[in-house]
Amino acid sequence: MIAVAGSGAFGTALAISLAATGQGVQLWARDPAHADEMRQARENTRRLPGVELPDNLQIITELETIAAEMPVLLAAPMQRLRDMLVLHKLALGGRPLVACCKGVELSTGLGPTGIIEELIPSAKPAILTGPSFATDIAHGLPTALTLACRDRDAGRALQQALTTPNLRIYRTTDTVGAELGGAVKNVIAIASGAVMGAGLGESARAALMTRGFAEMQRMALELGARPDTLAGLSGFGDLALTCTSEQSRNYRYGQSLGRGESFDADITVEGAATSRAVLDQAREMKIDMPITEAVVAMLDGTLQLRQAMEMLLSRPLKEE
Ligand SMILES: NC(=O)c1ccc[n+]([C@@H]2O[C@H](COP(=O)([O-])OP(=O)(O)OC[C@H]3O[C@@H](n4cnc5c(N)ncnc54)[C@H](O)[C@@H]3O)[C@@H](O)[C@H]2O)c1
Ligand SMILES: O=P(O)(O)OC[C@H](O)CO
Repeated sequence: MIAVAGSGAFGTALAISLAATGQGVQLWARDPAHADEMRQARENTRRLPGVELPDNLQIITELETIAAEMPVLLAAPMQRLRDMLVLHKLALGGRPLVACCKGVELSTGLGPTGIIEELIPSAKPAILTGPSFATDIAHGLPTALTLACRDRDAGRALQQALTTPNLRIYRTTDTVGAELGGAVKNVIAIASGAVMGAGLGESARAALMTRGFAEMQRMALELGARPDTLAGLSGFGDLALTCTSEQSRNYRYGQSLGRGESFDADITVEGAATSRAVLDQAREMKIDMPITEAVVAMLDGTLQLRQAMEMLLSRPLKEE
């Protein structure tokens, strides 16, 4: 048995994939009306339309009903994770908690496992991250993910528990690297989308992705991450996916910026708040992150894309 808290696209997709192992899966929805809709339609028409919910996937609205010690995957958006944990502290305490969100909290600069540690000190927090579009996972298409948990034994148990017919899970104890990779790749995906939206070409995008990867490495290594984590699924792997696919919401948001078009505010774009959180931290740590800085300036409307490119291209020449 396993439970997923958060019935957005990703939580639902993970629940479907976990159900494919044959075990019982509970998917928690915070909105009872949404839960009823899913129970009746056997589909999450709001967030993941077109995929049937299997019979062994049970929709619940009370986290208290989840059996004690059962792992819970937390699939709320990054900037909402704190609210969810505060509201459901008692139900979530004393069990393995696996964050499935990507980003940095704007108000504190913490990543998902840091928030869990702060609010539920008894937890051994983990994070599941890597290249994965919800619709791909829900349709049974294969991918590989990183499960990061500082507690080696807890990580090993979660690796087993989260492996499904279409999800191959690699494990690491490097939560810092796994979190930073997933956070910064969304910022660079916005920049990549903007470059493509403005018609600046694929060479420009490849250069931006590479220099964005350098920014990711610079910050993560300074924070104690391991280089191999950044070169792996949670860093390079997810950067490659998100910066090159129109399935990505961060990339599509960037495209809109590049085209000077508006974007639906109801769509989850984790890189927007995270770019500000990452830049705040970079400034505090005196780390040079010019692409992140340009993304924030474009989001604030203080810089147009072409000015951002000029700014990046006219920086002092240096060794790679
Ligand atoms: N969609 C993907 O392909 C994908 C893939 C990998 C990782 N992720 C990550 O998963 C996280 C969630 O993204 P998503 O795609 O499922 O988003 P989504 O927009 O599809 O759904 C967000 C869900 O969170 C719920 N929610 C909002 N505030 C909440 C709160 N305070 N408490 C509990 N639930 C709350 C909403 O009701 C909604 O069901 C993000 O951090 C994202 O980066 C998404
Ligand atoms: O749609 P995005 O941009 O939130 O990306 C989804 C996943 O993070 C890709 O791994």
